[in-house]
Amino acid sequence: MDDGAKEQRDPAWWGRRAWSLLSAVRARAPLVQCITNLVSMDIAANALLAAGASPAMVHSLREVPDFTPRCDAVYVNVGTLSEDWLPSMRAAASAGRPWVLDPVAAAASGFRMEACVELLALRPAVVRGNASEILALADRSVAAASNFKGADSSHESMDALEAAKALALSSGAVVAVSGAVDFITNGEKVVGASNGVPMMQKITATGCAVTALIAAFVAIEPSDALVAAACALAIFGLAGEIGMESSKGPASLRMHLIDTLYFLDEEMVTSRVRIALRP
Ligand SMILES: Nc1ncnc2c1ncn2[C@@H]1O[C@H](COP(=O)(O)OP(=O)(O)OP(=O)(O)O)[C@@H](O)[C@H]1O
Ligand SMILES: Cc1ncsc1CCO
Ligand SMILES: [Mg+2]
Repeated sequence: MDDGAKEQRDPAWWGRRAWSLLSAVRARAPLVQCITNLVSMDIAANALLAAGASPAMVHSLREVPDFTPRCDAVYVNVGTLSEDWLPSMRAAASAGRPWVLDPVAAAASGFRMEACVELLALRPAVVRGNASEILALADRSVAAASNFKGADSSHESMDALEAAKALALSSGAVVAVSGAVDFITNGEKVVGASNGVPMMQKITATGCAVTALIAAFVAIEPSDALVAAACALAIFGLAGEIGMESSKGPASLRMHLIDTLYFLDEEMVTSRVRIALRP
C-alpha cells in the first residue's frame, strides 16, 4: 500500500479530510469549466455554486485557448455528445488543467464509445460513471444487452469494481463507480463511500452533478485525486441524505439536496461522512 493507507484506515480521518476539502472549495471558489450535457447544465452549475465553486458552461472551441488555461479544473461529460462538441472536449482536456470525465451511456453507440476511449487517452484525473458505464468502458463494448438502460445503470456498483480497477490501471485515472456504495480506485487502493439515498437515482443528472463536484475537489487537491473524488462523492451523498429528511419525492429532493450542500457544516460532515478504505 502507498503512503496514506495507515491514516485512511481511520474513518474519522476521512470526515476531517472531507470537511477540509469542502472548506477549501468554499474559501477558494475554484473555477470549473463544464462541457456537459444539456440535461445536466442546470443541476451541475447549481451544485457547484451551492458547494462554493464557480461553474462556467463554456463550450465553444474558439474560447478554449483563452478560457481553459485560466480554469482550476475542467469537466467533460458526453451525455448529449455531438460531432460539434467533441473538438471542444478534446481541446479543453488537452489544455493542461486537471480534468474529469463522465462517460454517460458510453455503450450507447460506437461514436460515443470511440469518443470516450479517445478522451481517456488524454489522461483525466478522474473518470466517474455508473456501474454499466464503467463496465462498458473497461472492455470498450457497445451495448447489445437487452437490459441496456441508456444513461441509467442496469448493474450494481459492486459488479463493476474489478472493471474499475482494470480501467484505472490501463488509463492512469482514478475511477469512481457510483451506486448505493460509491467505489473509488486507482487500481490498487479501493475506497468505499456509502452516503446517499436511492431517491437520488430518480433525479436526472445527479451523477453528472456529482462528477462536476469531483472536478471542484480535484481543483483543490490535484495531487490526490482519489481522496478528492471520495470526499466529493461522500459530501454529495450526505447532502442527499440530509435533504431527503425534508423531501417528498425527486423534485423536492433536488431542491433540498442543493440547499443542504450550501448549509453543510463541520459537525454534519465530520460525524456523518461514511468513507472507508477497503481491505
Ligand atoms: N442506491 C443508492 N443509494 C444511495 N445513493 C445512491 C444510490 N444510487 C445512486 N446513488 C447516488 O446518486 C448519485 C448519482 O449516482 P448514479 O449512479 O445514479 O449516477 P448516474 O447513473 O450517472 O446518474 P445520471 O446519469 O442521471 O447523472 C451518486 O451520488 C450516488 O452515490
Ligand atoms: C437523460 C440523459 N440523456 C442524456 S444525458 C442525460 C442525463 C443523465 O445522464
Ligand atoms: Mg451518469
